[in-house]
Amino acid sequence: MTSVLMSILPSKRVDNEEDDYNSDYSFAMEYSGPPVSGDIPEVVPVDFRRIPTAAMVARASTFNNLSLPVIKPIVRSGYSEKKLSVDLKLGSESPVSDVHLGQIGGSDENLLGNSEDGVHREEALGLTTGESNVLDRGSSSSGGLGFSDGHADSNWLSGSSKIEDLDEEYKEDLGSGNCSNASKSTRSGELEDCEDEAPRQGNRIQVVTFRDYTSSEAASEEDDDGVGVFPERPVVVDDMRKGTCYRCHKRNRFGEKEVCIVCGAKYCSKCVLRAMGSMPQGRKCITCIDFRIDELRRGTLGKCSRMLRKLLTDDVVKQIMSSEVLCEVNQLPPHLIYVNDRPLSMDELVLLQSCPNPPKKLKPGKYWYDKVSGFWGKEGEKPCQIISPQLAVGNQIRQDASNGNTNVQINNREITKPELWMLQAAGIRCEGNPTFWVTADGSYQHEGMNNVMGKLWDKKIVKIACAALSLPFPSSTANPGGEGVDNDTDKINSKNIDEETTNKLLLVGSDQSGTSTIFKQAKILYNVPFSEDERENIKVMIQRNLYSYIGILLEGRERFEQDYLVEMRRQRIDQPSSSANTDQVDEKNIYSISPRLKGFSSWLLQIMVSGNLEAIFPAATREYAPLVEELWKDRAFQATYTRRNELHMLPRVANYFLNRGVEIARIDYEPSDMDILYAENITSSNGVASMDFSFPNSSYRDSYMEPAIDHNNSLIRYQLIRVHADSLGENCKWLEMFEDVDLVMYCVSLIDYNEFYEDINGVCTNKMLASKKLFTNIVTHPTFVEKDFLLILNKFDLLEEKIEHVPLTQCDWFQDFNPVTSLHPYNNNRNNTSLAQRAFHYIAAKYKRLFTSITGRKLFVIPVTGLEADSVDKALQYGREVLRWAEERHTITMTESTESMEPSKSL
Ligand SMILES: Nc1nc2c(ncn2[C@@H]2O[C@H](COP(=O)(O)OP(=O)(O)OP(=O)(O)O)[C@@H](O)[C@H]2O)c(=O)[nH]1
Ligand SMILES: [Mg+2]
Repeated sequence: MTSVLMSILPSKRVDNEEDDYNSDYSFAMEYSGPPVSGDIPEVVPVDFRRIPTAAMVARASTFNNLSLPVIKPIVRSGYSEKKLSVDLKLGSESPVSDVHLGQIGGSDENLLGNSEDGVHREEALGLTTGESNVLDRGSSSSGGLGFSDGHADSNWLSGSSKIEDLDEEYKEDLGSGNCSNASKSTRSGELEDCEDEAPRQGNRIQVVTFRDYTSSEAASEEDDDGVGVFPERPVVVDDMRKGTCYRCHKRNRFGEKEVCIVCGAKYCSKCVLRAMGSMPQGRKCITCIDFRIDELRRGTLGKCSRMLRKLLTDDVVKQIMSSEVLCEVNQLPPHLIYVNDRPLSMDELVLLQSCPNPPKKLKPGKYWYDKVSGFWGKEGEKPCQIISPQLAVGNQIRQDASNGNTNVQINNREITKPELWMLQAAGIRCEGNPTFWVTADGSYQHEGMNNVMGKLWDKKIVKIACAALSLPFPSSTANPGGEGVDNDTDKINSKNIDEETTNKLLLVGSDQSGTSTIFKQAKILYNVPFSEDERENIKVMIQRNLYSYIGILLEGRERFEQDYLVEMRRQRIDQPSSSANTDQVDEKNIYSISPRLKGFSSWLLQIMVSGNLEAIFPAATREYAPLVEELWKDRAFQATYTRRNELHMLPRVANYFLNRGVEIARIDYEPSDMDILYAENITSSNGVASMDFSFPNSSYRDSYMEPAIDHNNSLIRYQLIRVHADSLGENCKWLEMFEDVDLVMYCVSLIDYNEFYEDINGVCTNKMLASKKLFTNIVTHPTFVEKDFLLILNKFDLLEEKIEHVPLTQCDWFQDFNPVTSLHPYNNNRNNTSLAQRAFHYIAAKYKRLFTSITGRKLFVIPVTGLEADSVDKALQYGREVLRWAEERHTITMTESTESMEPSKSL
């Protein structure tokens, strides 16, 4: 109306803002009609200066390092924050009333006419105008007004076919703008809900209470920079039953719910739009608008639920999500982030978030920051990240910042145990309370010595140790300034970044149980490539192993030759008539080799005895490859090879490599995946290896898998850490390093039951009993008391062979194994269960009983053949299931104790 009149009336030049305000026009015209019967309504003139206006405030947004100007409203004089608070409070009792307020947009009369509660007409006018910029600060109302403003209408409600999904009564309201009940306000100032809400007022259990937000508080919450601080979230007193909508109170446990990112109230699809309005700040109840979000829900910002997608058009959803992420009130409040004991200013927060390596998933809380090395962690905890160094944020770091108790310091901070272990893994001596100086590129030196001792990040072992210990590791050391570290693409490091979403599996077992075979098999299975370096090392190791197998054969050859000669001499003595003399016997000796090969043989055996085989590689390959070939063609060597089963020193796997000895000995040999799998001794020297992987979606082959519920499967990351028992130290003391693993997979070799090893004192111990002892030590270790265990009974293929010849009862622990035998060796009872399977079940039961007697919990068990890919795949998938069950147990417990904190399934 105003604009129409303005366009008709002669224009008046506006020179400045002041003039603008004064550029009044009279809309009154002389009445010349018939006399009126009733009172003429009085028109109260609108004072434009009292309507809130927007101004540009040059303030860098803290989100995503963007420097976006934020529209910040200037609260007009006389407009009371207290009043806003009261409005919110009222709204909290019946959020839907705000929606109805919104629906009357344009119907000023209703509002103005009922403003007995003291709402200024101007305010009411302002509210119904629905100008989002104007109402930004006071948007407790604008949320509700979303339905009425032209923008919202045209964009999504009127234009959306999805409106069909809303309940009938709601559509009616929207269509007619019916607000008779909504616009009713009582003397006490309480806005009553629409008639359909009447019954729920009585039984409404949900109470949302708000802090009394006064103007003085508002003023005091202005920080140094003059940046307004948004109020804390309302407290939800939640005694609602699970699955109940907070608005209609209807219960549907499995129905999707949308959750308010501020108070956590959950709404069903029929109520969500009423409860949340046009969502100018994202998914918040109307009454929660302008309140800070619940920090626990920060991770869900901008992640739209399926419910909203169904209800709204894509464009609207996009707009809501973008507001949710970008609006000022939803940004991290700098004063809630403490760095080295000091709350950040806005400038510091911007600096922190815009540096090349900012802290990931920053939440309000207390952090420590080592400016020299870039180490960053939560107060009282080990470092969780390496961020850009030398940022001017926070105070100086405190010595006890990470609550370390190791007497070892890095850059004036006493480091934690995992960090000490990492230094020790790197071979750095830490005796005598040393204080180190570590720079961002990993250079370390004793404080005050000016003598760089090495670079931490250059050591491969440090990378593995960091992965195993959940310590941060920079992905690139190229930049001497330390920039560019901590890259998401680094597989090991991604674990540290996303620790909350990666499941850690610890694979441990006694000597020769098969842990490294299973680890390698997993790498091949889940396409975790061996790096160039690794392949080169593996090649050298395979060739070295080959020479050691050849050495064992050559040693055997010497023995066979001597036996042969002794036999020949004995025959000659027994048969003196024989014409053959000793020399002739020697010549016919099938185990004799040429002097050249003999020289090679003596040299190799000598090297092996002295333990220097490692030192001659890879040079030996170039030198001796032709000799290996020659040896292979040699008759005596072949004769020895055919008797290789008599050589107990020769491992079973040697066959695999010896069969291709000539090829493997060549310089240009490239190990295949199979070669790597079969190769011995190729895991890292300190016995710890780690890999990140995820299960491919197609990896469902077993009845216990439920593909339908695991569509996000490939997104879930796993970390498999293999540790050699020897690396666990005395009484498994290093197990502490693995305190955050989710599942312990303990590996036992099923054929250990009749095998023994001799310790340094010459005492023989049954390997199965030794494995049982190690298992007990691990299960009873304080770090692992609550952990789930999966027992991997490995080498099932070998058990099938051995059990036919060697009874299980050879092991003292298995004395009562007494299977019912049948005539057929592989069909040992009515259930068609083989002897090996029965033995497996028996051993599994033994371990289960042991585990339950210690922990009172259930042990999961699976038979495995480490050399078979399917079998290992199955075992790891079973591990995943165990984790899932554990998670479900945990969720049920959590739900029972505190339902309010549980995020909606729709998120
Ligand atoms: N036939 C067969 N051999 C296996 C199986 N699992 C492992 N092996 C072999 O058993 C030997 C020991 O396996 P590893 O994987 O090296 O055992 P480990 O647990 O790493 O033991 P350490 O080498 O002492 O660290 C290797 O020669 C493997 O090839 C299996 O399921 N079947
Ligand atoms: Mg091994």
